[in-house]
Amino acid sequence: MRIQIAMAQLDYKLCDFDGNLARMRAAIAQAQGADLIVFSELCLSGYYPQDMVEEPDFLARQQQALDAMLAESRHTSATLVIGAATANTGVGKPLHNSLLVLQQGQIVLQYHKQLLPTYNIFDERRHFEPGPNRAAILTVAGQRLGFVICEDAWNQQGTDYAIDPVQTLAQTGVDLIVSINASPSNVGKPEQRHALFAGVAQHWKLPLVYINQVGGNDQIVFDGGSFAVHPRHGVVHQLPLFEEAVQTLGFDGDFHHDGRMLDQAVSAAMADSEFYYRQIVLGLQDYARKIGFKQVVIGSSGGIDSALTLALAADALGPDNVTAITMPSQYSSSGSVSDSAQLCQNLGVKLLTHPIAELVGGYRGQFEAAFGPAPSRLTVENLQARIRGTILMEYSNHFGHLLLTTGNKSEISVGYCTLYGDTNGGLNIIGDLYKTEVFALARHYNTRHGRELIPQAIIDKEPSAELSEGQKDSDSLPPYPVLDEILKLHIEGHRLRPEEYTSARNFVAGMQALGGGDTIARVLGLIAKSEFKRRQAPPIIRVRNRAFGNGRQMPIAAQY
Ligand SMILES: Nc1ncnc2c1ncn2[C@@H]1O[C@H](COP(=O)(O)OP(=O)(O)OC[C@H]2O[C@@H]([n+]3cccc(C(=O)O)c3)[C@H](O)[C@@H]2O)[C@@H](O)[C@H]1O
Ligand SMILES: Nc1ncnc2c1ncn2[C@@H]1O[C@H](COP(=O)(O)OP(=O)(O)OP(=O)(O)O)[C@@H](O)[C@H]1O
Ligand SMILES: NC(=O)CC[C@H](N)C(=O)O
Repeated sequence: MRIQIAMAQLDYKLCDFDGNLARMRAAIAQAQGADLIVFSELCLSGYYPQDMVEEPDFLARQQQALDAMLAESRHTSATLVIGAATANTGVGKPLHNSLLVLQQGQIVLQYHKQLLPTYNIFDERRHFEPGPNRAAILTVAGQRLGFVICEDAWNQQGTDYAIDPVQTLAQTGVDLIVSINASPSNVGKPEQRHALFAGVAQHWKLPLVYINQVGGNDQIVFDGGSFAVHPRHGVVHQLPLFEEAVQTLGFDGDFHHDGRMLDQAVSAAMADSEFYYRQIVLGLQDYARKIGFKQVVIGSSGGIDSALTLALAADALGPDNVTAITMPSQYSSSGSVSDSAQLCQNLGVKLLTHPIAELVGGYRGQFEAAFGPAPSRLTVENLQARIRGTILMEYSNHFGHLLLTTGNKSEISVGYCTLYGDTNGGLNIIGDLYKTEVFALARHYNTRHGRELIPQAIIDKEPSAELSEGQKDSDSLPPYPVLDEILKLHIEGHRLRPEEYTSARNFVAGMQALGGGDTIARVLGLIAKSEFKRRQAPPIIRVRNRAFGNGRQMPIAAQY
């Protein structure tokens, strides 16, 4: 017998129970004829509500939404599968992360997630108690369905959980596994999921449907990409990446879609730069929409970081909703203003001018009058960045624009940025891209648009903060290709110590290219010394597996 399964891949706002409910209702209407409609993990509240689950009215508010879904289930012949937090009546943490199956106004099955991720950006053990190791099974339209929640099926890849919920289902005997998920996106993640789940399906000889959510919640973006995996053919169908979608698949031992049997593996692949582009655009759109910002403001230096930030913001929010401000000083190159002007004209973004030379002069004079000596070169460098930061916040206050800060991952790693200066802002959309990736994405942006929207002069110019005469980033930092290689290895790969690096055989050639042990030691020192800046920096849209923010929790006052 064939079951029709609707996969509802939706964009939830955290704790917006009414809004989330409205989206789910619309999906139910769209999934006419389905026997089973599957939503994602914690769909009523969105993932991850963090300590909002501890608010006294959280469960009561969620219950209203659940009651509304139960009422909804009376008006459809479909069985609904949803994710919700439920109270733990036993010992341990106060809640479970649960999957509920609704039929005709009743909860006919309740299952609690067994494997709670507590690593990288996940902290589920903070709030949830794991459920018992039991098989949650229900027969719908003649198919015996077994249910799991996200991490429950991630047991196979180097994790050492003592239990395997998929094994429990397989041993009990099911026709199909239904997995509800909140699987955050980073570059390489869709491929990782495909490989992992193709392996799970093959190992247990069981097909599986995987329903993810989509959209941005603060730093985290969900890419969707829900899929069906067949034990012999691998992943045979995938919903779009970075979009809401509701699609119905038939299943009778094989998967069917639009009258076709799905027996060919599909690829999750999207080129890295395009993946970054889509993730950042969606992340900014959702951040702005969910908070209520329509417009953003960005300081435009004529450099690559602000150019890319402007370009991505123009695509995400529309050029009319983006304001650029150029703030030339005595050290600004002529290109700083003319390249900004060309960029903004290409993008259709408004460019305002606010020179800072007079303000800098005023501050210098007042500094001397108040404190005696003239301010040092570094003090004046930072002063310029702070004056610019103040002007941008002034604009934000007055016109209600969200200020986007423009630091990339390379400079944030080593603290090459001024606190309360160019770090000012509400959100950073390129802060998880290394400088070399910023260049690559800028080039991709132009290719994608079929035009040189980001002027080549900006892409070609040597990076400079232009805070003193002739200043170049390379005066203070190793060349970016070298720096980025060291950073990638240290922050998101194997933790390098200089001596280890020297002795690792594979790295001997690379070691020379990276400037030797002294350079590495210096970079590692800079990373450690600038933790205090990252702690105060605006949230960064995460695009890589290991991002700054709660995915990398480091102390400040430590002996590194
Ligand atoms: N552990 C700690 N905990 C708390 N606070 C700590 C601290 N260590 C220093 N501090 C404080 O931080 C201050 C130093 O930090 P900060 O004022 O930011 O300044 P700082 O890191 O000294 O200098 C900023 C550097 O970034 C460069 N820059 C600036 C702007 C843009 C760019 C670019 O290319 O994008 C580059 C600039 O040329 C300069 O070399 C100290 O005066 C001290 O008050
Ligand atoms: N002359 C300027 N006018 C407007 N904003 C500026 C100016 N100089 C710096 N900024 C702001 O401060 C940020 C840091 O700029 P800076 O030039 O110091 O470093 P950067 O990391 O090389 O950035 P970019 O590549 O955008 O120049 C810029 O991205 C921009 O938002
Ligand atoms: N919500 C979850 O359990 C997510 C964890 C899972 N390993 C993922 O990243 O997809």
